[in-house]
Amino acid sequence: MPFPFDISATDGRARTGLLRTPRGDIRTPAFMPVGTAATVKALTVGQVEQTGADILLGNTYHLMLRPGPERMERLGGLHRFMRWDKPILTDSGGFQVMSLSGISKLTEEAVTFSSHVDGSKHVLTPERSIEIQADRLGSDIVMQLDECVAWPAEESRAREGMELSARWAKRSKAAFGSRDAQALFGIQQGSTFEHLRRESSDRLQDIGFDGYAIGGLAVGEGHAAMCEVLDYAPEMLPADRPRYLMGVGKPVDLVEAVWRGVDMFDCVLPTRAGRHGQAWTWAGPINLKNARFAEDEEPLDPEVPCPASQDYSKAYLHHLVRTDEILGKVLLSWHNIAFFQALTAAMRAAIAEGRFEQFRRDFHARHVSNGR
Ligand SMILES: O=c1nc[nH]c2cc3[nH]c(NCCN4CCCCC4)nc3cc12
Repeated sequence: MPFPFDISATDGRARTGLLRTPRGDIRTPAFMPVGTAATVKALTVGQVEQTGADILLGNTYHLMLRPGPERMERLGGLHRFMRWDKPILTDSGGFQVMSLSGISKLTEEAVTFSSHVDGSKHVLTPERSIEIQADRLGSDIVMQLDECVAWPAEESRAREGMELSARWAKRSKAAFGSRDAQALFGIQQGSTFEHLRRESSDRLQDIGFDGYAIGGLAVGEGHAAMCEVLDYAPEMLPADRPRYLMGVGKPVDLVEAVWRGVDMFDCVLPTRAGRHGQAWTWAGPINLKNARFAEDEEPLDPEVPCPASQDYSKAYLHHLVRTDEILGKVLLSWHNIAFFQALTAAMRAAIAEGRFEQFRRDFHARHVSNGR
């Protein structure tokens, strides 16, 4: 039985709902903070929970290298290890192998690679990735192993990657078997070719998954090209199951993707950019390193319920960023995650009240064009 996904309202192509899992409900549209190596960088799980996040993302690639799958299982699994008892979605590792480990080889059977940490050899097959995610880490939502083709791709290369991913989808489903307390998502591929994405979607649906991810995007194609794919890709996937856009993105990416029917997101940007002084606010992105904030005693964004925006001035945050203080990284990571949660909460409310079109217009006027 797949996790119940109750869509409570739609507004155009946008949906808002509840994905119900044994470890808790996920309000959609949902943003998943990235907890790469069993931590959302610079934040405690208590702080992450305070932002309103219902679910975190963990990376199989990083966790299989350190602390390792079997050690993680001996320590009670990822939830117990990091003291996060709400849902966790894990990526399957293939994308990180291609983007992080220098040496890797992709065959029909597996992806083999050398660790970027110590050069040790590792093998990931669809079956091993499922075993690590579902049985060693104990994740609630498991991703199939796939191949994310680099952009731009020749159509023949995009087809090869899409077809390999479809064959690996079948092997992932067979390895996952039928489980009540965990879900398995398939990943749509096909780069920027509509007919390949259609074929990918049809093959995934023939196999049957609890949810469907849109892969192969946020790989350098840019916002406009991504939106062109999202003009058709989400609706090729079943309307009654969650649609998850992997690796996305900036606030404007989330708004435009929700507008086109996407329900779930993950991205390292809020925490990574936060560590480098960038803060997102309702009035647009700003970088606190900028000298103009040196004596600015205004709060960062009074509408965002977090210490950085409620208790401190921009001048203080500017100082912390300029001196590269740890507290600056903590406060801005906290603020950005809180902003992304406030953004998805505002979108859920706008869809529920049938005013998402107005929300989208206001957002562009206030957040995008302003871009101070
Ligand atoms: O096709 C995918 N299959 C499995 N996992 C993925 C993860 C992805 N992450 C991204 N993009 C991440 C972009 N991000 C933006 C902020 C800076 C770091 C990189 N595309 C993805 C596609 C996939």
